[in-house]
Amino acid sequence: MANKGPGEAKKYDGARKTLLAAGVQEANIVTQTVPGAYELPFAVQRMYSASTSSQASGLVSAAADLLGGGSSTDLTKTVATGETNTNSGPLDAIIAIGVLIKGSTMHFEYIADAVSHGLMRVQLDLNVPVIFGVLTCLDEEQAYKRAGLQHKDSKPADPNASYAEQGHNHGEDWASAAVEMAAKRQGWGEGKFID
Ligand SMILES: Nc1c(NC[C@H](O)[C@H](O)[C@H](O)CO)[nH]c(=O)[nH]c1=O
Ligand SMILES: CC(=O)[C@@H](O)COP(=O)(O)O
Repeated sequence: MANKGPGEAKKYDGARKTLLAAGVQEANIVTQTVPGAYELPFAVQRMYSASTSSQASGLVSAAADLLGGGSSTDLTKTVATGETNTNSGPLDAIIAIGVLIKGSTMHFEYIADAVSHGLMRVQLDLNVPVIFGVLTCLDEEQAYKRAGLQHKDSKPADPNASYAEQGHNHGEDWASAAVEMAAKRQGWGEGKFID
């Protein structure tokens, strides 16, 4: 799930590529966009609910299971084709991607606070990992760097700079976190501790 700030497409692509590299089936990745970061907690909550209600109504048969074996859950679900997306079971993890850029009022602070608390609440209430892919940047340049992009006004990264200073696509980190948390959550649900 993503909103549409600077570098969002790049971070989404990075997350998607990492999910695929980790073995997640393309057909099991579902994407929804929202108007702004403020809408993310509600959208995460309703998407998870949709993923469970479709299963309850038995509309669609099972898709490939990310976690294998007898898992009853998939990491993500059918790719949207522009129409209603049906699916086979509860989402295993949701990555909420967004970017907040500080302006000149308190808008940024209120939204950052609401969204971070909202996403935390949703994951604890629903018992599904929600990955915090919301950047809170002081300017667009910071957002570009964290998408692994160079902003038009910034100098090329110094190859000797630290990993953090050089910038990289944080979408990849979020996808890895989603896969790890999905697997761990399944293990914990079965009374197992996985490393
Ligand atoms: N200023 C930013 C916003 N603002 C829009 C809100 O998120 C929201 O969509 C609107 O208030 C309607 O409820 N959104 C971002 O994602 N990033 C910003 O920097
Ligand atoms: C309204 C906005 O999109 C947001 O950037 C807030 O900017 P500002 O604090 O300058 O009103």
